[in-house]
Amino acid sequence: MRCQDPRQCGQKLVRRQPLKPRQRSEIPVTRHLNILHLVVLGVGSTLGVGVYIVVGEVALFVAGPAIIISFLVAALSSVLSGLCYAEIGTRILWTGSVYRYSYISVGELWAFIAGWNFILSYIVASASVAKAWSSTFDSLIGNHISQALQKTFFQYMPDYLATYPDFVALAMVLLFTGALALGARQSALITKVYTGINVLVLIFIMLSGFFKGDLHNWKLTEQDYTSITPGSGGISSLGPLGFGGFVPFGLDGILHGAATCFYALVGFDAIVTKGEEALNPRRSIPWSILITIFICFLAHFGVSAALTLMVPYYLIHPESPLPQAFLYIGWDVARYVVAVTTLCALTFRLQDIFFPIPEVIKDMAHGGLLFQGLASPWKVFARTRTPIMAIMSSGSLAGLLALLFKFSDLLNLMSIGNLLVYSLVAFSVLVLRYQPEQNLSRKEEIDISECEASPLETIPEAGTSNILKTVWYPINTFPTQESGRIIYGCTLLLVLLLTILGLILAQWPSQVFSGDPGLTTVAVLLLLLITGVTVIIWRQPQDPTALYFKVPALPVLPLVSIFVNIYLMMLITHRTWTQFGVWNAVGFVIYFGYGIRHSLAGNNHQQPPASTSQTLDKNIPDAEPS
Ligand SMILES: NC(=[NH2+])NCCC[C@H](N)C(=O)O
Repeated sequence: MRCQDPRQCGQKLVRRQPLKPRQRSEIPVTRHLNILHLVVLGVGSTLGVGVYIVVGEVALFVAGPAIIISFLVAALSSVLSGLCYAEIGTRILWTGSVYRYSYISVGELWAFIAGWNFILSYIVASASVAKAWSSTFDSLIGNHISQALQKTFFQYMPDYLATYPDFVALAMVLLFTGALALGARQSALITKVYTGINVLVLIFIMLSGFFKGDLHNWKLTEQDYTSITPGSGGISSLGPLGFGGFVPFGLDGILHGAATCFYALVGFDAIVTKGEEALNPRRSIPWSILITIFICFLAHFGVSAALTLMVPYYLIHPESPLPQAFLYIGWDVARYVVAVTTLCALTFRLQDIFFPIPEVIKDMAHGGLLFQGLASPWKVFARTRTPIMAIMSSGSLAGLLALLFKFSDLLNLMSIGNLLVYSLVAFSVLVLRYQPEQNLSRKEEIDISECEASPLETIPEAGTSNILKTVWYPINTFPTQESGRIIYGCTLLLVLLLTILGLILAQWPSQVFSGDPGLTTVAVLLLLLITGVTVIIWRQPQDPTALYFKVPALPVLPLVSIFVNIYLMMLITHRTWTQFGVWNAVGFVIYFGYGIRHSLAGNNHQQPPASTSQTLDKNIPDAEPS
């Protein structure tokens, strides 16, 4: 299948595919998860490296005590994304992954990008957990491993990589990859125990900060800084002072901090993957997402406040912030308790985080977008149907990243990948709400061999004047193929405009706000254009179909979410952008060289668009219009 002309090629990129929900042989899913179960799952998938390690990195180098405001910004952006996830997740309940939502709602290229970056996000997250595990362990045994490795390898390591190859992190990744290959399964009990322990330890840390913290640590001055002698009292090195006080690195520090803190609040998407098992999904999914984000925000806010109150921010230990903080206040036993709990928490996290990666790789390979070989089990493992190639390839990559990359680069790389995925979810919500009604419920189990071409492919031609008229005065009160197409185009245009605005605000904020004639004019023009295109979208008819949950204030909320995500992405370092660019360039080579030709959506005969029956699944008793 070759692209004969650009138009045909373009159609391939946006073809959509009603995917088969599950293999017929699989056990039917029972609805048994209530809000509490879902919150435990969400909190368990969110708390980890962020709360135990990232707080230290950000407070020390990026934001100082104002890290608590960074967490507030990151939490607000997560709430916006969480609401979008709730709509799309409850709308297409049976799909269980962002790759599938995008495939069904916005088309193949977006689905590929979403799936590819989801894989990146999880691979990098596993590498960062392994690295965090290694440094916590090392600091518990007196930093002997890192010192020895640094001495041997420092001179061979280029500037853009870690200062020494982290063999312990590599070993941890290989260990867990091996366990997964041998058929290890996720356990709900382990998640519950892990979440419970986590919450108890975090409460202890917060209380300690409350009793042993010193408010003066939020008002530090140059005098405090110069009075410290590195080397004394277990102080190995001093971080930067900045301007001192509560916001030592200014607004810039708070916003850059938010982009990294975003890492810590990622994880609520695990709730949506269990959508099909949720009781009363209309209520339970949105509520559990919001409660999860709120609890995790409180945990990070409390822990970072406690940490910066217990220790002056420039004395925080970047690799082992919490145990070292207890050492600093003279609670030696607590130091070991916290260090051991951190190790346990990271071990649980490591075993948990590997599971979704092979699933998505397998899914994409089954759909023809990635190499078929990745989906098939080896003969030895045929009994468990473990996709050994998917596990091994993702495990090896995670191991390599853990071995060589800097920890801060891994954090940023995961954040950037996830911010892109969240933006795609918001994009899907917006586009989907304005499309003519489609049946996306699982009661219509369409076999993949019968998949039709996308409705977008079969849109009848409309004249330019007609389109222009429809843009300003939509005639229908319900969406049509044409209005759906207008929305698609306008949303793409908005994404482009928001990206340029985000770039300008992130790179040259002082010039824009101090009234630099060029940049300020561009920013104002962009704002006007954005408002105009948003009004066009707002004038188009929405799909009136009753849904489990609807994002309020459309089209503004998903657009704000996209903007905040893009803005945070623009704050991430150039090095991370280069790494992210390389990953996505490889992805595009695979997609355009292989996926576009092997995609099952393209290898099936054309059929009329999906039927227009109710979106709500009649099999679900509590399904009500919202
Ligand atoms: N979808 C993901 N990439 N999840 C990784 C979650 C990372 C988690 N918030 C942590 O602090 O450890």
